[in-house]
Amino acid sequence: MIQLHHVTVTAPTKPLLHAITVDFPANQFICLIGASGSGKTLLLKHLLGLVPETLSVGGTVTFAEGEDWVRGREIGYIPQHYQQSFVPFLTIKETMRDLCRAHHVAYDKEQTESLLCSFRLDIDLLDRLPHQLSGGQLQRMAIILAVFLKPRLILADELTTALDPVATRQLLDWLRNYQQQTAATVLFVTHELTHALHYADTLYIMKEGTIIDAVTPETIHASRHPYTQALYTNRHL
Ligand SMILES: Nc1ncnc2c1ncn2[C@@H]1O[C@H](COP(=O)(O)OP(=O)(O)OP(=O)(O)O)[C@@H](O)[C@H]1O
Repeated sequence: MIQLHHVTVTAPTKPLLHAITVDFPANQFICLIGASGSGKTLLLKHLLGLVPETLSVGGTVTFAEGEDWVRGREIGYIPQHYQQSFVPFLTIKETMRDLCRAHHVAYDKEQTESLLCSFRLDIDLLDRLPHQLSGGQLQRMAIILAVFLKPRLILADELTTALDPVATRQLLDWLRNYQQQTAATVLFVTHELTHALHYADTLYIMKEGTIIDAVTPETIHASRHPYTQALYTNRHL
């Protein structure tokens, strides 16, 4: 379980995240959904320890009792702009080996190749620079980069904004499958309620810097929160 207690992020002139207290269950596919600017990315960045120094943070985050989870090892991150996962002058394999060195783990060639295979990516791509991959290949490689050290928590930010419906379906199916096989926890940020309803175990609804509701695909229709009701009613628009 990931516990947030009174988490705040504040800009010099205004609060951005307001005293968020929530327990995210472990081993679930969790969707974080909300309007643009509601604080979804900022919440992920706080979990990653990546909130910029110009903002002040408060409250506590406990990943698992008595454990210290580290970004890159226990926490994998697929950023909204997935190109940010790569170093332009390093091949994909060099980036992976650097990550292994940084976290004192051995590079697992077999596991990496099996991940590429599960995405139907050619193994030769590992020896290329990021700009020598197509956008779609690079996006799938960003997912591999986020999971290849077997993190317990995977944070995925707006993974499918640039994808057509078929590619979106394949990618989300892959991530859902991976989550179930590894029993990792996935925190998936999306605007798309239909995706959340199809894939999530639990949905957390964000509005204006806080989590205002928690529902499941089965219970959302009965939510008493007006914002959740409006999201649900307008889901096909
Ligand atoms: N470094 C920053 N300095 C000041 N304000 C920031 C900073 N980063 C984010 N914000 C503000 O915090 C609020 C939440 O931003 P955030 O990026 O988390 O929204 P979001 O829900 O992910 O939106 P979107 O769906 O459009 O990506 C916004 O009002 C944004 O302008």
